[in-house]
Amino acid sequence: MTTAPAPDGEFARLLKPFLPWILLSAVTGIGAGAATVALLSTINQVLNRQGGLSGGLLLTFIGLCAVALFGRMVSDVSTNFVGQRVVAQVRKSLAQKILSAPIDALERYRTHRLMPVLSQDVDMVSDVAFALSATLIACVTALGCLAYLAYLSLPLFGVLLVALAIGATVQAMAQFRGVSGFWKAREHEDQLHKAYRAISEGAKELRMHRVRRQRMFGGQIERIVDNIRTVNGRAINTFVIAAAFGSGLFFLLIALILGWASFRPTEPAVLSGFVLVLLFLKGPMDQIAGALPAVGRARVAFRRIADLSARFATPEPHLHVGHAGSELKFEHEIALRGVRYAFDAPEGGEAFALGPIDLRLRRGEMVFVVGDNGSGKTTLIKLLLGLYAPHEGEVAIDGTPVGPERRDDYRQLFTTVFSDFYLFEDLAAGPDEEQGEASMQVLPQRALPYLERLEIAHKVSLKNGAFTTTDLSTGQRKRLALVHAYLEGRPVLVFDEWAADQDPTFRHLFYTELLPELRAKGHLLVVISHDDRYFHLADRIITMSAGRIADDRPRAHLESLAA
Ligand SMILES: Nc1ncnc2c1ncn2[C@@H]1O[C@H](COP(=O)(O)OP(=O)(O)OP(=O)(O)O)[C@@H](O)[C@H]1O
Repeated sequence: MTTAPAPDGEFARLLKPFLPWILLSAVTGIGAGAATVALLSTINQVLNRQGGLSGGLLLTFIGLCAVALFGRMVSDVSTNFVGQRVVAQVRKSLAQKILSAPIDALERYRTHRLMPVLSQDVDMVSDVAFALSATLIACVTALGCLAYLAYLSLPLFGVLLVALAIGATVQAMAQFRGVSGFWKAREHEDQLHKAYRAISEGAKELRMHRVRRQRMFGGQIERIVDNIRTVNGRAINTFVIAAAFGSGLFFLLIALILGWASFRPTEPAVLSGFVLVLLFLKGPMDQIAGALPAVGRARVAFRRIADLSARFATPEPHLHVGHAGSELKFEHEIALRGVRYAFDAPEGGEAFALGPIDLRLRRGEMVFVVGDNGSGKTTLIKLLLGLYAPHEGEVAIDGTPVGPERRDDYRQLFTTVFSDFYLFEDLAAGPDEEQGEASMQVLPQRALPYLERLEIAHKVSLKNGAFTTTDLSTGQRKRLALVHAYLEGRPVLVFDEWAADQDPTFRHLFYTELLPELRAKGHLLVVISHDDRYFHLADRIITMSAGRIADDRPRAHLESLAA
């Protein structure tokens, strides 16, 4: 079983700003519970007196009813107020943490683990938050009932206490077993999400491969789902059995008390009070017992949230989600000096280490990065982009090292199209961002020439600052990503195998016209490529091998080789 940090501290920190509301909820909840107990006592009085419910008792009854109902309503509303805000805060804080987490930390925490925490676990906490006030009122009512019973008869209350101690021990054991079951089930749910991703993203491959499809369903999904069913079923049954035991104990208790009355003379008011209150008490007790599985699940969910929070507790320094402006300019050169970076070793394998890398890239240069698969091209690019912080050495711009405080500003100099790029539908406005609305209106005209040039103007246009569709072929989607790059107009453009999905004509256009045009405008172009037919067009070719620069050749050298 994976251990996670205790969520209590995190929970207390979240609740602190809502202390007045929590107090209001508690006070009104306690008021409602106390009024309910007082109502019971009034009913017991009425049962044991002549004249029934009349006069002062009637007024008391009405007053207590009003306090019980109003108290409950205020308590529910306050809990809901706090619950919804705490859940909203958890959602915002998680999103903010993910937005500012170091990229390598995010890469280590797999998506199939991230999504269930963000959706399922947060929803679970949200559900329980609303049930809290009802449970609180049930607890107060139960305590009030006990106090009233103690007041009625101490010896009978002693018998009740023994029964309660037995019931509480059984509940505590059930809680322990149940929660560890829920924890185990939750771990299986991560695997289920992974399998769900495989069947949605690998749908085509699975359709084409019967054995894999059967293995995916029978060997994975069925097995995981059955595991979850068994583990969850057992955990819930534990609670159900404990609750049934509790109910049985109640009836046994009533029988004991009635039996007690036949051996020892007991006042009718005491006897009727005990039976009445015990029968009533079963309701709140059942409510508390019924809430325990949900509380158990919420505790597991909250632990997962706290675990995710703790993993991303160290944000990238100086990364402000709300901060937009950047003063950093790129005039001449970006340099990597003695840069080293190493991944954690995969299970049973060797860690990949990059470096030491010494590299200088100049404005107006078109640099191709080539090399075998797994030689470290993408890792090098991520270091160049400031997505990974070097473990050793430094990245410098125009002679000034890029420290953590400037890394995010530095990244704003680049536009990238990764091989596994994500295509946003909306456009982040370009250099004329300050013009706001006005720039949004000219955006379609600005984009049109690029869309036409990239031969997708008949498919897609710009409306309200977003592309009208992204349902395009892979090659067309990459062209759309290039339109983003054009419109952003940043000084450095990085393409990771951009042309790999393009048809030969367009690939030719990319290497022979689009890239040279961008270079002519003064951009620095860094192009990861396996297209050796076009290598001669580069100003420089950097060849990566086993995490090192094996070769760094300028164009003159390449031309002399070709000659
Ligand atoms: N997140 C990661 N965690 C651990 N190892 C990684 C991670 N990303 C990449 N690696 C390892 O680093 C090595 C270099 O990967 P990289 O993606 O830089 O290669 P590449 O030259 O771009 O390959 P390709 O041409 O196939 O795209 C690989 O051996 C890979 O296993």
